[in-house]
Amino acid sequence: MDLPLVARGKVREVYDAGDDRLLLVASDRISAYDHVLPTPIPDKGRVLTQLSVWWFEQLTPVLSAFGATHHLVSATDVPAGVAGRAMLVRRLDMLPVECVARGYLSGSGTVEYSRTGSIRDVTLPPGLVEGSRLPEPVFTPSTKAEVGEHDEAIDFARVVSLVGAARAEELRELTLALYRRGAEVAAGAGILLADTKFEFGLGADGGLVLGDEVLTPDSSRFWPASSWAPGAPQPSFDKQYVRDWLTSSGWDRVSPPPELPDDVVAATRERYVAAYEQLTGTSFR
Ligand SMILES: Nc1ncnc(-c2cnn(Cc3cccc(F)c3)c2)c1Cl
Repeated sequence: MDLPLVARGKVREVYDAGDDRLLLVASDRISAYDHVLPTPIPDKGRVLTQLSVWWFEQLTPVLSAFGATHHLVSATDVPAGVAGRAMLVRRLDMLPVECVARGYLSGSGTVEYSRTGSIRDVTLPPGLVEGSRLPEPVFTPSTKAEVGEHDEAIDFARVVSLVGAARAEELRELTLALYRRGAEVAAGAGILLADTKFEFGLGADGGLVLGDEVLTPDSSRFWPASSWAPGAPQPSFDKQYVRDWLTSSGWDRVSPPPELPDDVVAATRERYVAAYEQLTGTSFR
């Protein structure tokens, strides 16, 4: 890629495409247990990019209802070397808030809930366990962590201090509306959207714009609805083969992770393709 690098994540990069445009490139890298694995998953970058593109289309009515837009300019007008796994997007003034919506209790949410009965300022009913469905989806924002750190949950008052009261309210309502639409579509495909993270920015006209990737298995927890059983960690739709193999391999989760065997790579690729095909109702090619 001969464009200037703007940012590098675990599995993605952002390049400066000029003319107030950025190129978001998704790699075939996969992360598990907070480590980037040495073995790529063929087509993961393409599947997740095409899934984001599809979701931007699906979410446009929800965005319009809020007078908001999304940042996607093109997923075809991209360099040949990253064809199918890059999005040309409008450069935004990104808001410093990770807009997380949760429909189910999981991960860091469960840890905090177990200690306090809530997630920051969001009080939840008693008796919930890992994997419980929440009575209503909740907005549980966080701040963007430094590279290598976890995002830190923040309360709504902190969001207000960061973006102002009106914008904070708009972020909460829009995040929940987008989550509901995503969860509804996913449920129809036999996938539980446990939670997801949106990032928003401001466009040149000051309007709210949905950025980054949307509703992918990297920005969300996708659980197979058929295996849902609250009370223990739920199997990941896409990463469970990798997690189980890593656990069975005896890896200590601290030293550099081992290469994945071919069958785990192939099965994991198939999970990404299945997620795409079940959600969109179209064949991945
Ligand atoms: N439309 C936009 N305008 C301005 N900035 C961004 C932006 C910058 N960074 N990120 C997160 C990220 C996305 C991929 C790879 C990474 F390393 C980091 C998003 C976007 Cl999407």
